Amino acid sequence: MGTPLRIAIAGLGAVGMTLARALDAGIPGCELVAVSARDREAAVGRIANLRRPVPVVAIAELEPLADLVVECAPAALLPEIAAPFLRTGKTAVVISAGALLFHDSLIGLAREHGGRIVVPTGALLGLDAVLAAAEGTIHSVRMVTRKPVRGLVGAPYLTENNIDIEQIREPLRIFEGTAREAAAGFPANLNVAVALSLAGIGADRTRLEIWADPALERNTHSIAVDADSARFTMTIENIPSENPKTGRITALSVVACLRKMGAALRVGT
Ligand SMILES: NC(=O)C1=CN([C@@H]2O[C@H](COP(=O)(O)OP(=O)(O)OC[C@H]3O[C@@H](n4cnc5c(N)ncnc54)[C@H](O)[C@@H]3O)[C@@H](O)[C@H]2O)C=CC1
Ligand SMILES: O=C([O-])CC(=O)C(=O)O
Repeated sequence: MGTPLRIAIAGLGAVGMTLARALDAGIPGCELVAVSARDREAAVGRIANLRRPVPVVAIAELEPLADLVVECAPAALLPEIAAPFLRTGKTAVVISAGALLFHDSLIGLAREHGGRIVVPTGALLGLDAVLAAAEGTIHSVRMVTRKPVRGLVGAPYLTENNIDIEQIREPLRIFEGTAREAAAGFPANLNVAVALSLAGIGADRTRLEIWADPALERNTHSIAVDADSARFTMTIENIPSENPKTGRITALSVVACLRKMGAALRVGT
């Protein structure tokens, strides 16, 4: 084994903390070296139980310490977190994928300096098949997202359009449009639509419906792809993590992504 990849985590919430614990328990080829959090004191307390506690530093101080940063913070912080790593030819693993639509200059920055942006499958599924189909011709990609009310309240689209979902008794379709339109109106929810767009036919051609469903316990995403190589449909029902807007599988997807980076056997596209 060579020198382990030095990993920094930006954002120590539902995803970041699960990842920190997994790295502390051991992911071959990876070593957690630093974290960043809004409330430094609280973060020091949260990581005190790790076998090997690491420094809690400001976002700007992460890059000199690490080879790779995992962004698991509020979407608005994406450029601040990723740019220093990309500018130095390093890797940024991005889970606030929706923010890439508004900051696509980060992709140019990575290209210019030999850096890499990695978007894990996150709360979604099947991006391997979508990527493969995109090597041929994809005719259409449609996604239907259904969420419990608590996973959607506070979304800017609902506030701006005076849509009150807290009292609904039946499932209500609250959005129909493109992934790009959804990313602006549902920034904390629609990372999955943008990840799907990036794998497939882009944010202007990927169609999306969002439903608020008071009877639902799980964030549910159903995807239908029609391509010249295959037609496929897939559905995932995500169990919420400690953050009701974020499925548990999101952090596990990042763990799997880091494990794959150092693996002798890599399965999936
Ligand atoms: N790609 C995907 O499939 C998915 C992506 N996400 C996205 O992942 C991101 C993280 O999700 P969660 O862990 O559930 O969020 P969270 O709200 O639990 O955690 C975010 C953390 O960032 C920290 N933070 C805020 N300001 C900061 C600053 N200035 N410096 C450092 N840290 C700061 C907060 O203290 C908080 O602990 C969100 O943007 C979310 O929308 C969530 C679910 C699925
Ligand atoms: O399903 C989830 O866990 C989260 C989600 O929709 C997103 O962030 O796009």
